[in-house]
Amino acid sequence: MQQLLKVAMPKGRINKSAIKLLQDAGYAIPDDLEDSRKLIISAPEVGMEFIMAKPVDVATYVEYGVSDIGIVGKDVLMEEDRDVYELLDLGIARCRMSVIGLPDWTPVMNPRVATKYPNVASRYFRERGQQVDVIKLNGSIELAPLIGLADRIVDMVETGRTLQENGLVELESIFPITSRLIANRVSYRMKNDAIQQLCDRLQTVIGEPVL
Ligand SMILES: Nc1ncnc2c1ncn2[C@@H]1O[C@H](COP(=O)(O)OP(=O)(O)OP(=O)(O)O)[C@@H](O)[C@H]1O
Ligand SMILES: O=P(O)(O)OC[C@H]1O[C@H](OP(=O)(O)OP(=O)(O)O)[C@H](O)[C@@H]1O
Repeated sequence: MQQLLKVAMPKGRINKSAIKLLQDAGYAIPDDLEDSRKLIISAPEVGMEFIMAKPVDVATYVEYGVSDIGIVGKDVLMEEDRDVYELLDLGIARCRMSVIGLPDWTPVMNPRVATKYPNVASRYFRERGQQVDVIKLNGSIELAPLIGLADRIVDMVETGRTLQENGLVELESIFPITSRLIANRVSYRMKNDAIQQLCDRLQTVIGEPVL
C-alpha cells in the first residue's frame, strides 16, 4: 500500500519553485496549490498531504513529526538547529547570508548588529572573537544602518538590488543558501520507501547527490 507523505510546504517566495520541482519530478501536484488559501490540501493521487506553512516554521512541523518531510531554506536550518534529517539540496531560492554595512563604516567597540538571524550572527562574530550587541528584527533589515539603529546587519543577499537601492555594501559573505528537503527522523525510517522514492525522483531533476 502507498505510504501517505505529510509535506510541509513553504508559503511565499519559495512556494512556486517548490511546487514546480515536485511537478518536474513526476508528481502531478494540483496547480491550484499555489493560489489556494486552504492550509491543508490533500493530494491522494500523488500520495501526499500538504500543509501550507510559514517558511520559518517548516522545520518545526517536521521536527515534531506532524509533517514527515518539508522544504526549507538553509538559513532557517542554520538559525534553528532543528533535530531533522537534511536529505537533499534542492538548488532553489538561491541566495547568501552576508554581513552588510554602509560604505563608510568604521570599526567601533561593541558594534550593534541587526538581523532576523540572531543565532547565525552571534555565532559568526563569536567565532571571530568580536563582541557585538545583536538586535533581532523581523524584516526590512536594511533600514537598521540607514536610520542609526545598527552599525551592521546580517541578512540575505540575492541580486544585490536591495543593497544597491539603499546605498549599502556587502562586507563579507557568510554562507550560501538554497532550499533543502528535510525529513522527520522517525518518518524517515517508517516511510522510507516513499521518502526514498521522492529523493530519487527529485535527484533526477536537480542532478545533485543526496546529502
Ligand atoms: N532575496 C531572496 N532570494 C532568494 N531566496 C530568498 C530571498 N529571501 C529569502 N529567501 C529564501 O526564502 C525563504 C523564505 O523567505 P522569507 O523568509 O522572506 O519568507 P517569505 O516567503 O517572504 O514569507 P514571509 O513573509 O511569511 O516570511 C528564506 O528562508 C530563504 O531561504
Ligand atoms: O538581494 P536582493 O535580491 O535585493 O534580495 C535580498 C532581500 O530579500 C530579502 O528580503 P524580503 O524581500 O524577504 O523582505 P523582508 O525585508 O521582509 O525580509 C532579504 O532579507 C533582503 O532584504
